[in-house]
Amino acid sequence: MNTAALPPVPLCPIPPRRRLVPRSALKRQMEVSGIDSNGREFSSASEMWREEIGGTGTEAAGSDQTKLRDWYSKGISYWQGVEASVEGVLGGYGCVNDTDVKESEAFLKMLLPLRFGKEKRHLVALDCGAGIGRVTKNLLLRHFNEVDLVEPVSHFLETARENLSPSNIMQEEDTNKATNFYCVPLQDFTPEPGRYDVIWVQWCIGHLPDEDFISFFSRAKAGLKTNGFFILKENTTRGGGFVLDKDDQSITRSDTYFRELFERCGLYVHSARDQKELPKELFPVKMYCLVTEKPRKGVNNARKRKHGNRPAIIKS
Ligand SMILES: C[S@@+](CC[C@H](N)C(=O)[O-])C[C@H]1O[C@@H](n2cnc3c(N)ncnc32)[C@H](O)[C@@H]1O
Repeated sequence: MNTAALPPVPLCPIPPRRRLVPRSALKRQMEVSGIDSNGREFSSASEMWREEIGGTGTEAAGSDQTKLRDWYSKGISYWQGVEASVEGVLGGYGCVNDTDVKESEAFLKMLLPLRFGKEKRHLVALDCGAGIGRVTKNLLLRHFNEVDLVEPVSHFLETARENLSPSNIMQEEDTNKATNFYCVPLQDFTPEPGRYDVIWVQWCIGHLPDEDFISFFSRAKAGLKTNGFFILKENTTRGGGFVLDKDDQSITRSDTYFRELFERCGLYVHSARDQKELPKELFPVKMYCLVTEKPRKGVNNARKRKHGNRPAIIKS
């Protein structure tokens, strides 16, 4: 992609890790467990977490609180320097907004009737790491009566508040609205019990080390209504390894890494899809629908039979 043609905004973790990781190191990525954006290799995620936060990444007690605070404050400082625009939150790849929204919508439309039936009901969503409210505005408000946003960077959240004010949105239904705006990072946020049908987590969970990832999802489960679910939409690495971005302090995990963490959260993958039509230089993006109860055998089979003409799309 010709980045010279793009506005000179600071880059977010979506594309530039490819740019920052030396080509030779990227080739070796398949052979090692992980790599950082300076090309440094790690034999395991534990080795990387020990260095970054002083613990293994999965035991809260094992982490060095000063290092953990540093980890988070570097991430927040990075985003504080980014323009509050679609181009800014998408790292200069504002061009992926439409396809991102289109694929998310198709996934959501498949899931809503499956989980809640076809009867009309009052739907509430939570947009996590919401940035300027891009996902809320373009997707969630079209399907949910209420959307709450949680975002730690105040200039993003203030822009979201403006973007989502009734005079600035055209909704399917006039009654749909952004209700609460929480200026809190996910590691410190606990959703109101039983409020949400869907908790949407997109392009932000890489800022949470494993221990806080597990603790966030474990707390957030109580925020779901019966049959409620999480959507996690994230970059994934191509090989089995992880990539640590030293610029914004975030980690891109592999599909296997994610699935191990879901298990530790007591969450099940109801279904998953790959985002299509992204520029080739970007990390592959996956959407996971995560549920708190073990999916019953046969439910997914029935769905596969129904969509037998395109079996590659739904992976569970
Ligand atoms: C790539 S942007 C994505 C924004 C939005 N989800 C979207 O798709 O348009 C990453 C977002 O994660 C937020 N973020 C950074 N650290 C976070 C944390 N610890 N908890 C929650 N969000 C965080 C950033 O402020 C930023 O808004």
